[in-house]
Amino acid sequence: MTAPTRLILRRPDDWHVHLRDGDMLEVVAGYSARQFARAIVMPNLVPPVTTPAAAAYRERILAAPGSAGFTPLMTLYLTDDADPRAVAEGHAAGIFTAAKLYPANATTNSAHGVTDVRNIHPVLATMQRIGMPLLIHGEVTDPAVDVFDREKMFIDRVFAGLVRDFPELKMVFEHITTAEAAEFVMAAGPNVAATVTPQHLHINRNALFAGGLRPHAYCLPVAKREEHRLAVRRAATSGSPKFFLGTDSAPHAIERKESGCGCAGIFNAPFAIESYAKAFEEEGAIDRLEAFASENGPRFYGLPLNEEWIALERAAVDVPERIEAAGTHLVPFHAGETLPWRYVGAA
Ligand SMILES: NC(=O)N[C@@H](CC(=O)O)C(=O)O
Ligand SMILES: [Zn+2]
Ligand SMILES: [Zn+2]
Repeated sequence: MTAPTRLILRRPDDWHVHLRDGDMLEVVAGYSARQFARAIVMPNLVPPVTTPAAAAYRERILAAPGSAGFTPLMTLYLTDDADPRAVAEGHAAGIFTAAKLYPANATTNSAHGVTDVRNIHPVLATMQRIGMPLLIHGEVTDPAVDVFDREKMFIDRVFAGLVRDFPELKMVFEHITTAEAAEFVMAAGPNVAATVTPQHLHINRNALFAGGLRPHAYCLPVAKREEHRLAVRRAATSGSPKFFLGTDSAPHAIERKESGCGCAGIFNAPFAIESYAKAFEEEGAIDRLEAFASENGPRFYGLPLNEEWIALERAAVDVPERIEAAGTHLVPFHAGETLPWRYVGAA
């Protein structure tokens, strides 16, 4: 069989993205809207999106250049004192598609996150009852736990308990990076799923130290050993409906990355579908890309599939070293590399 030269996919959605706000939003929203029909928009702004003020944030996203036709699906940032009634009302009103659990201080702008999941048990009981998904940044924050073990430890200390206490709650293990997370999701019921980023399909932790310290390869959860990358690849390309596309595109201005204390986050939105296509092809699973990118996510969320198609063609794409943004620059994932598939646009 000869390798395909053109791919037609149902238009994909991004089930985990950081669109930021203000000038940065104006620059980055269009990159996501160019490829994806819908996106689950993360609420870790300053201050966090904890109230129906999300409706105003949604309007700012829709007003950003290049956002025509794009549907942002908003998420609520859970805090220790989140109110079950307000959460249920926001969901019923269509303001919040899902709620996000950040363990306090686990990642960028998570200082107001949850200090102990027992504090939000009443909220979780309500979410289980109304069918509202819980999206989880799955890392413990215990400083005694090695940074590379924080995801694995979260399964034992927190996630396993959530599955036991809330067996019907829809939960997404966001941006998985370990063999243990892939196995845990695979073994759990159909209400537990995971998103997979492009970077965790392509890089292992060596990328952080390739010839020197590489801040643009740094995100959270941090990339792990090669055996974990391979396990995450196998899960994403397995055909299991429990794994779907979530870029975790997380732009930070170049001076915030190239710093004595560089921010966590990789900006992958500009070449996201090209990056996934490369990984799936390398795994001999290009025929499974469409389910991962465009079907498994909406089915899990109980939303309709997009009725639009996109085309990719086999053509070299040179990823720029930098992208101009709001008076500074962003360094995209795969900067300086050449990718084998080109996103053409609507098919
Ligand atoms: N992934 C990251 O490294 N960073 C994200 C936060 C997150 O998703 O944990 C960000 O907002 O910058
Ligand atoms: Zn996260
Ligand atoms: Zn994220």
